[in-house]
Amino acid sequence: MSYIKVEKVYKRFIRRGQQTEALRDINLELEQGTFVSLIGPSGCGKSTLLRIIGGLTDSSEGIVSVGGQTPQQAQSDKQFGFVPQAAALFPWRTVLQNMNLPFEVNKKAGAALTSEREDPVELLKSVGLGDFVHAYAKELSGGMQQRVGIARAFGSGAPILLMDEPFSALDEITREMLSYQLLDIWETHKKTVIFVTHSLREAVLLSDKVVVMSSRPGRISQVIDIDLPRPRRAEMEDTEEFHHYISLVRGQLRERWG
Ligand SMILES: Nc1ncnc2c1ncn2[C@@H]1O[C@H](COP(=O)(O)OP(=O)(O)OP(=O)(O)O)[C@@H](O)[C@H]1O
Repeated sequence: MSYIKVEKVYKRFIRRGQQTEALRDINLELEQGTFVSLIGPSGCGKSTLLRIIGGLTDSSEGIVSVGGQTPQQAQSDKQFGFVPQAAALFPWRTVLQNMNLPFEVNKKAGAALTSEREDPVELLKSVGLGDFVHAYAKELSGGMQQRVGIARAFGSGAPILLMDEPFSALDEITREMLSYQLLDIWETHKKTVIFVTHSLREAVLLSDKVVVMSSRPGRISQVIDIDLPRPRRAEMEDTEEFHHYISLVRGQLRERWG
């Protein structure tokens, strides 16, 4: 059985008497430990689908199951780590203190601490921040802050990470570097990741599966398996195979633009 299963999901928003159909008949099955990207034109419902899977928004119709639980159950069971567009760090806390924050909050709330807790310093080293463990978050660049957010999510003990355009606010060079650091940390931890992006390159480079969505109402137009070998390295971006997948995803997106 699939780890995450989305069946016949529809989402309609009603605002000021106006209905928006954001998602129509979404069906998706994801295996545990895979990296999956959602790509599609602006407004096609990528974030909405991510939020439904993560139990932050209810669907209007349909069923979502996460390891046999509803998304809300899975959320209260701490199955999800979220990585938003900008890392939510406290600027006056050090990097290490920010890494520890979710555990402090859970402890205060009396929640059971996960036994899977990983060494935050090692995680920071794996994203190239070994020298910044005791720096204040406000002293870091945007890209460095995002790296803390990613390391924190990987260290959270949550088996599923939901990433909503985590690189969108960063410059091209930083994005490129970060995508390799994300690959490295993912290849070590093999968590299930659902990654929303507008970047064909990131989708193909990072993913086992690329879910291509069409514009509103958002539907899944194709799910493309990316059969590129792992671990993936920078040289792979120059290969014919890599370009083949980029063209495949691009072609699918263009077809849907009409
Ligand atoms: N809370 C809400 N209330 C009303 N409409 C909403 C709400 N959230 C999203 N929508 C609408 O649902 C549609 C899908 O939005 P969503 O943010 O999921 O798209 P997206 O593909 O993630 O877009 P982008 O790539 O621009 O971030 C859009 O038309 C959006 O305006």
